[in-house]
Amino acid sequence: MSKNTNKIKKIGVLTSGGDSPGMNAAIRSVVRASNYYGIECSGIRMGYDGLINDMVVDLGPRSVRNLINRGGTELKSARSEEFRTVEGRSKAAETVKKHNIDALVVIGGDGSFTGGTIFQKEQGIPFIGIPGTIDNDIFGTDFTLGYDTALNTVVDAIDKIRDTATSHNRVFFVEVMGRDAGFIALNSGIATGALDILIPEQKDSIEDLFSSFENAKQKGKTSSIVVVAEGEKLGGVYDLAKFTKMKYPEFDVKVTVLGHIQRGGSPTVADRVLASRLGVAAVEGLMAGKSNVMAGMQSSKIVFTPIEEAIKKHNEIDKDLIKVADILST
Ligand SMILES: Nc1ncnc2c1ncn2[C@@H]1O[C@H](COP(=O)(O)OP(=O)(O)O)[C@@H](O)[C@H]1O
Ligand SMILES: O=P(O)(O)OC[C@H]1O[C@](O)(COP(=O)(O)O)[C@@H](O)[C@@H]1O
Ligand SMILES: [Mg+2]
Repeated sequence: MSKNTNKIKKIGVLTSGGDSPGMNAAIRSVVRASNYYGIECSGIRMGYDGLINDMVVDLGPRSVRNLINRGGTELKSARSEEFRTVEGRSKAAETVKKHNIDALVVIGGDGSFTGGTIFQKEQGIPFIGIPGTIDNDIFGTDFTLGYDTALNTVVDAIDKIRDTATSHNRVFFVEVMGRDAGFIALNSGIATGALDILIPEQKDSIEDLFSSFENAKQKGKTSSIVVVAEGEKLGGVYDLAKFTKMKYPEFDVKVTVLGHIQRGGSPTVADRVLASRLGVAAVEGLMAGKSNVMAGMQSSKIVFTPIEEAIKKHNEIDKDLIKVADILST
């Protein structure tokens, strides 16, 4: 049994920034692990806005029943402009003191961690982050909460698009989420047999895209799917579709933007297990006196990464995956 060397009596948990499937499972894990170790737990609703406006609820082990399988976040999430100000954060600190909260678990992305670390430095309130975002763009963990679920949602949708693409000999541009990161695009593209995959991390040119189409024509392909990450630098899906149609008037070109369906749904096994492990790790980390770190999973082991590193560094796109995608699209 882990020791509560840091004498934590009460933990506050909140979800912040873009929601992702698995956040509920992480809340449940933090609450149940706290209870297991004899620590009280409070939920803060609406992210940092809830901390500023005293939206605090007591959470016991039974109050998180029926949560592990649900998408979204029961505590709700927010993007709080007020928390970006010193005044906002000092109001938030008053709430923390009023409820005798000793430490915070922040489930969110890089922005939420930036807020958490500033708060910790200004107000001395320990916190541990749990990476929750579908984009998988946080350093210090192989996977973020929601990424696996989002990938499965995307693959399910593109499989369906393939049916009509094949039936009508169409070219589909499918936009997936990833404001700055191509993890969803690259992996879903491989999993769905895309002709080409465009991601922000790679410098793509329209000529490269056209040469993919030329190759496809030569090889006798009759339909194609091109997966495009939202943050792709070459241009948005509508422009890409327009340029393609100008170059190949004979193509029946269609665009699908998958949008927010990628953010919802019941979390996959991988996300539920990840959330469960990271929730326990965050509670045990706080008990052991850790703060200003993110609990992540690397090679199936729990790893605590300094929050500054988690925010500033980036997981590199695996070049091998790009090669696999290139080889298999021939
Ligand atoms: N520099 C900052 N100072 C204080 N709070 C911040 C800062 N950056 C982000 N935050 C807080 O974290 C919230 C979530 O950040 P955001 O970037 O929207 O999402 P995510 O955590 O998913 O990356 C912001 O709305 C804000 O309240
Ligand atoms: O409509 P919203 O909430 O801005 O969400 C869109 C964003 O969600 C994301 O999938 C994840 O964003 P977060 O960093 O906030 O988790 C981005 O790729 C996308 O731009
Ligand atoms: Mg972010």
